[in-house]
Amino acid sequence: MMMRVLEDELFPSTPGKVKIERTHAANRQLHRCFASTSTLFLWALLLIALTASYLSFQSFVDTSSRYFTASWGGLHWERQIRSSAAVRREDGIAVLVTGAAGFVGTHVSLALRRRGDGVVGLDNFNAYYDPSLKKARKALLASHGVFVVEGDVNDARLLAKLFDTVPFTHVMHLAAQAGVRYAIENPASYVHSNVAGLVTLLEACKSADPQPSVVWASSSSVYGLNDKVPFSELDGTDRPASLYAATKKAGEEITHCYNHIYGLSITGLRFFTVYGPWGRPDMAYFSFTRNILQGKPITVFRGRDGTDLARDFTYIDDVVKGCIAALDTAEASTGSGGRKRSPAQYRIYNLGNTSPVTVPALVGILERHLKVKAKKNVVEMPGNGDVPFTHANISLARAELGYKPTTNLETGLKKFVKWYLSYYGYSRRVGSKS
Ligand SMILES: O=C(O)[C@H]1O[C@H](OP(=O)(O)OP(=O)(O)OC[C@H]2O[C@@H](n3ccc(=O)[nH]c3=O)[C@H](O)[C@@H]2O)[C@H](O)[C@@H](O)[C@@H]1O
Repeated sequence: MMMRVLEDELFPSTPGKVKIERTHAANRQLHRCFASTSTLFLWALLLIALTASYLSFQSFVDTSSRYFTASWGGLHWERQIRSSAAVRREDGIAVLVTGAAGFVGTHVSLALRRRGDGVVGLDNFNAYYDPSLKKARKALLASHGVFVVEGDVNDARLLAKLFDTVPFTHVMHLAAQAGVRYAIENPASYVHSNVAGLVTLLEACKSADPQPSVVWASSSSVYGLNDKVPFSELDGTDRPASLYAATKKAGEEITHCYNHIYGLSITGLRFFTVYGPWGRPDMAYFSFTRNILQGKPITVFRGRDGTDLARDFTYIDDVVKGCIAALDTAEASTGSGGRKRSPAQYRIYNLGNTSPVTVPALVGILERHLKVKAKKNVVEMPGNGDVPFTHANISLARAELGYKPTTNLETGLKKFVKWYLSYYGYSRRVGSKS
């Protein structure tokens, strides 16, 4: 019905006029139709042009915002890297320290810098524990002229850029997902940092020209369920008790493979429960201190048979000396262009204190230094990766690195407590915040 009305309007039914009028009408219609098609075409063109310019503007905004917000890259950044890597003593070394805003990384970076070596830090500042502590360590390093790049060891482009910018002689690889028990909660983070991140770093090292010598942090936890003490580097390490330990053990095998194929000089250091000022809040001595001061209870684990757990607690300054001795005695890597010219050095050392202390004894020392009694909940060790004891045989490190720990737990914890009280703003009268 509607169509009919429309047709009548367009084609009047008056006889005689019909043909001419129909022709005129058809022409007008054609013209109108043509006009509307070209208008449409123009509109479409305009739309396409607008979309294209919008898209290119967006990509310009994206690129430039990436340029302005990227945490690395640019001339100023490169200048900072080069200045931080500058060696200020004869025969000094230029070291890339991964995990530089971490506990051991900060101390090693400072020690290297103090003696005039070049140091560039790399750290992803993840939130495994309070990132503000990592930022404070970064600020401390900056005040000593050490620049810490914010980035991840899984970022191959960043690593390539760093090696392009500075011919590092050494890499001190300390970036890792630490902590034994957290692997139950977040297993993927261990694979990401300790396996994938390690491989990405080694790929960058093997491709670098010159290849750096690599010193890296393994762990006492690789001894796992071994019960022959003290733990020696010659003992088997194929019974890890946690995924953390398994990823560190995997790291020892992975580094061996890069040593064998590409000629990378490798030194693995098995750290034994390292503690001290600027330490890690997830570790027992640190969290116990926090809880004791806040009047909160602490949980003390005990072995299944009622025995106390024990650790070969090792003071940070001793470990730093071991790390630096490992760097100083590391031979050069022997590869280039993806091939080795000759066999390269491969070493593994225990860096422990070689005098284990039980966890209740650790609590006793803290109580004395803090002058506060702890509220203790003693519970059976949960089956989540812990081992009952650790004890290092350090004769190999002593013979080859001149490693000789000198700080016992009593003295080391005193220094830790002093730092803790001052860092967290406690007044001299322990227990009250200033
Ligand atoms: O030496 C090592 O290889 C490892 O040392 C520490 O691991 P761990 O020795 O377990 O250190 P803590 O987490 O500080 O625990 C020390 C002791 O306190 C005990 N503990 C821990 C936490 C707690 O709430 N209660 C408690 O009794 C643990 O069972 C353990 O016997 C580090 O956390 C690891 O990153 C490192 O690799």
